[in-house]
Amino acid sequence: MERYLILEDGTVFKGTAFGADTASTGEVVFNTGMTGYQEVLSDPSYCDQIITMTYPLIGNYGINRDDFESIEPAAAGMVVRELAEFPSNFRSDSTLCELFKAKGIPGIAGIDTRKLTRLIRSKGTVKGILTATGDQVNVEAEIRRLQEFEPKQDQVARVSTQRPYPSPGRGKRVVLIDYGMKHGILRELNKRNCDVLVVPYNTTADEILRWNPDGVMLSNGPGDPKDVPECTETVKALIGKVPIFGICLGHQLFALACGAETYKLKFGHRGGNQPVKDLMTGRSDITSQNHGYSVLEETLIGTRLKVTHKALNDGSVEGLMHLDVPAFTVQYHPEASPGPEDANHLFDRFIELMNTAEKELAHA
Ligand SMILES: NC(=O)CC[C@H](N)C(=O)O
Repeated sequence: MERYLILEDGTVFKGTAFGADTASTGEVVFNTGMTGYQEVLSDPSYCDQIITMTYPLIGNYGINRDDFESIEPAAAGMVVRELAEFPSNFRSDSTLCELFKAKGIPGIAGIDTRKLTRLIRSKGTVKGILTATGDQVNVEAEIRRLQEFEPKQDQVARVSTQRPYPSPGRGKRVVLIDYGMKHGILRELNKRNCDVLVVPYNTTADEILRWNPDGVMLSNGPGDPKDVPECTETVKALIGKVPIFGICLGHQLFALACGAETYKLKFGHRGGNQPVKDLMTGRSDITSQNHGYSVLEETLIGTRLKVTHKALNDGSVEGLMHLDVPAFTVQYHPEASPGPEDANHLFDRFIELMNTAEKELAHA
């Protein structure tokens, strides 16, 4: 069955439909990972986005029970060059097409994803629509609709947990604020025996501190960090009271809370092959990334933040630390899933930070 991908600039791609037979509208972004489509499509930070995979064969190892990064994928669709209909892997228990059907997500195959990616790289992230099959498509009308389409701003509220829940351990007590958390973050904390309490994005600082945490973890999440000013206020109220570690949206909210600014990147960083330099050690990590916004470096002047990491591709800010209180954040994903685990050690650094803060408190 035919399906179209129509972009706001008037470009029309014709392909073959897979997944749910429904139309969908969203920002079209590209991911350069060679594997990891299951983790990518279930990463809540892709909420309302149509993801183009630049690797040409997608779905070849199927979908398995272990690699989900959330229970309900929030992506608006996927664009692939070639869809594997008969996956081959011992862990596979369904096809990508079956999963998309079950979750109501549309997909399109047979697209020149190199052309689409070049277009996004030169024009910047574009809005697009995936049509339902069998519909009479009025391209002009769809383009007009797209030009007026404004992405929703309630994405964090939609993907965050509604209620707090524990993931018990006998180690450090960590309150993990869920802005659209990838399971990988929880997995890394559990691996280190943390006693984790996952809380909704709008939990107040008072409520969080009442749990007596040894540390607070700020998760990744979808959308523009400026869409959730209440979250920035909460982070502001936590800084200096408890050790903090933030990832991606958590990093951006931390920067805003400290008085810096964020901006939208031309086409974002999405993939498992993004080099980042640690300015403190000189070491470079190949990192997993998924973000469309970034911290504006010049706005750090006058804050108590120091840049600790930079992207080697475009020089953008990839990590921050607070000069006075125990808090550090990164724009990339040390939990990987998918992608390289080079930066996993940052979770150990968080445990260290909590240990040091505890010792200092004991001597105070
Ligand atoms: N993965 C994330 O947390 C992404 C943060 C933010 N939504 C961005 O696109 O920049």
